[in-house]
Amino acid sequence: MPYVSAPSDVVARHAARRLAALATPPGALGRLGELGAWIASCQGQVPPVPVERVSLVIFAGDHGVAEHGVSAFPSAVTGAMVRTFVLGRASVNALAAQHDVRVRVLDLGVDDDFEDLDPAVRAALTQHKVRRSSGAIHLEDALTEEQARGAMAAGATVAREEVRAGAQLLLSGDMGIGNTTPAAAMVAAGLGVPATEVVGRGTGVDDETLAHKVAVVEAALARAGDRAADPLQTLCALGSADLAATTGYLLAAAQDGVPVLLDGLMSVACALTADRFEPGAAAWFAAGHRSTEPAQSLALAKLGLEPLLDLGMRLGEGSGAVAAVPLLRSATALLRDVALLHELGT
Ligand SMILES: Cc1cc2ncn([C@H]3O[C@H](COP(=O)(O)O)[C@@H](O)[C@H]3O)c2cc1C
Ligand SMILES: O=C(O)c1cccnc1
Repeated sequence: MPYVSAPSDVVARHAARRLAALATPPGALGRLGELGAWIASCQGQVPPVPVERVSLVIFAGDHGVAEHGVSAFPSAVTGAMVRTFVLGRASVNALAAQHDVRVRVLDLGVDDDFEDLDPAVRAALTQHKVRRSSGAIHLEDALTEEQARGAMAAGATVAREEVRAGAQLLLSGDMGIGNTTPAAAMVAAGLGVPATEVVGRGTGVDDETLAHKVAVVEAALARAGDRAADPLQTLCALGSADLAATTGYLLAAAQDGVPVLLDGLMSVACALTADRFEPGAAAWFAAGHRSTEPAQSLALAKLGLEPLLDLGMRLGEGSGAVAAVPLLRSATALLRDVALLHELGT
């Protein structure tokens, strides 16, 4: 796979100089100042251009583990929510409409054939479908190597299509009942930490289900063994079609030098995995929000990313990333439009 180069150092220094020269006390814009400098360095230009065109891709899929008591909801909700995204009625649609973010939803592995949908809508939704549901990771591999590579390639294709269509910033979102289990396992594999540290309550499981979820992730990690040391084998053994596609999407963005705002656990678990494939990929990522899932915080810390928002959200869908888009636009406007101190004539 191609090598990931870091955002331009020269431009980053130029951006830092402009930030320091703005008509504000030094550092007074705090994280917004740093964020503006980051977007400028990703764009390779100072001042940065306004981030008008933003695309969110929601990768949907079901998970075999969901049939084994790890979620508060049944798998049928995945397909129902996919239909809700298509209708524009999910939480993330409301946020995206508010903030002018384009939403695209793709079925990589939903256990549903969507035969009731309009044929053109169904064809677009399922064009990259890898399989119906992914393997129950504590009992079997989620994917074959061919399926994992195919899903990653599909994610990369989609990222490049969005950029070719004009996207200046990419967001990733997820939908799939049970997906916090494989995502937590992917983080455990990436960080080399035990299941007890990564497992959270997902949709809101009770104490008993939480303990069972820990045991499921422990069994999955034990089954994967040394394969967890390799990112592709991590996706095969512990991931899913939708999470492999998300990883490919984020990796392609980093390879092509396109900035990304990350969402919650699934988005960040895939960002961690992308950075394992290509160390340094995370330089192209900013963290939209802190989820309540412990694995998300652990992975963000490993990647050196500090979330912009901390609202106690634990929804997924890309909602935390979309909620942070106005901050990124504000940061860009500040570094672009504020006068320089020397222009004040004092
Ligand atoms: C109605 C509904 C809408 C959602 N939107 C995102 N998720 C989120 O919750 C699920 C992950 O949690 P767990 O691993 O506990 O199943 C995923 O579908 C994720 O996208 C939802 C979940 C539900 C129930
Ligand atoms: O971190 C997330 O995005 C998340 C947490 C719980 C359930 N669904 C998503």
